Amino acid sequence: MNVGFVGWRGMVGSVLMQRMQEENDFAKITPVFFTTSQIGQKGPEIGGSQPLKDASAIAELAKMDVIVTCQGGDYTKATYPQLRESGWQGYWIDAASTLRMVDESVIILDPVNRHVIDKALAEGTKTFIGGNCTVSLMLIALAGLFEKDLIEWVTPMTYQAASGAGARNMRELLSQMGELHDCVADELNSPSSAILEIDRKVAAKMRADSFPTDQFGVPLAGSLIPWIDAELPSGQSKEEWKAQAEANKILGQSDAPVPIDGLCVRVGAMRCHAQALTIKLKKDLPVSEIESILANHNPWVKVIANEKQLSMQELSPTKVTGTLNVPIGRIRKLAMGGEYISAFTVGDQLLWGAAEPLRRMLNILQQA
Ligand SMILES: NC(=O)C1=CN([C@@H]2O[C@H](COP(=O)(O)OP(=O)(O)OC[C@H]3O[C@@H](n4cnc5c(N)ncnc54)[C@H](OP(=O)(O)O)[C@@H]3O)[C@@H](O)[C@H]2O)C=CC1
Ligand SMILES: N[C@@H](CC(=O)OP(=O)(O)O)C(=O)O
Repeated sequence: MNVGFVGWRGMVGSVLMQRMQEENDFAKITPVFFTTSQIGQKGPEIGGSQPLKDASAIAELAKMDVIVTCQGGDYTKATYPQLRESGWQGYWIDAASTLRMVDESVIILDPVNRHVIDKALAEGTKTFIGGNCTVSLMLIALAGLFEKDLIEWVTPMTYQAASGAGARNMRELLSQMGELHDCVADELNSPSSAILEIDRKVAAKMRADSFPTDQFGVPLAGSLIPWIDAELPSGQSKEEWKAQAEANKILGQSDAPVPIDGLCVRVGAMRCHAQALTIKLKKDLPVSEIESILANHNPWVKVIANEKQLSMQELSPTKVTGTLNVPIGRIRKLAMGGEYISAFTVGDQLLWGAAEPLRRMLNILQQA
């Protein structure tokens, strides 16, 4: 199987390459590496260091059985229609959001929707798109309850990491943190210095024109940003709109969608998104039964008992980062009634949130 990779050296693409090497996936395919900016330069060793091909050369792309792209939405918009119009019948696997909601595509998250993927493959679907990170991570965590049709609605309130905005944003967050520390380094060395003076200096630094905010537009370190992605006429951010639209498409139930809506907020985490969920169940189930339904769905979801120490240790971006684990905890009945529960979940937005569903789709194609 000739597999063309586009966007392999970006942040999402690098995580994909790393996971494919860990799982020895390259042994099963013939990889061909493309670039938008380094045509003819030496490609990665995994591809035999062959010269990189032009990612806009439709004739070269059309030689591939499968194209996997992590290059981004602009590339997809510019390339995919031309490639299909040229008569190419290969499989397109993409991390970008551009094609998620078109009829000819399936949003891939196989631990949750393998049945949707298999049906689509049998019907000749050739376009498979990774979901939004927040949505995919919520579904890995809640899949047991969705599978048993126990959810009436969900409100996810998110705490999203800097990596979701890109590599430059991660760097900017760290630069902001560094500047804040530097401006009070002397006071921090002296235990007797007044905390309100430290706080005043930090606030002044964050508000200064010189504070680095080119990527986020406003300070994130020591602060937060209650808006992610574009504004929609509904008053939602586009990130908020994706929750219901994408989750129901993933679950194959867009005709009778489960309402899913909440606020998306950027916080100073590096690459793990967290979400506080309010869920209305269709039945008043005991917490122990809810926990066991969640825990038994897939190997990656980990139910954390609703205890202080465990919650602090396990439901933490610091603990989860770089792993495929998706812990969910803080599960308890809310004061509103027996059908209302809270939950808190954390997941690495570059793994299950971006690269892993693409890697697994490539494997599904090899088995088909
Ligand atoms: N970031 C995220 O959390 C998620 C992103 N996505 C999707 O994936 C797309 C790509 O995101 P992301 O990986 O963050 O984008 P990056 O900006 O990290 O990489 C995109 C491309 O930029 C080019 N590039 C230019 N300079 C460099 C450099 N110094 N190092 C590496 N690459 C460079 C590369 O293309 P070339 O080799 O052709 O020059 C690379 O493939 C997004 O646009 C989005 O559609 C999806 C889910 C989550
Ligand atoms: N918007 C997400 C990251 C992302 O790339 O999402 P999407 O794949 O839906 O564009 C975030 O900022 O955290």
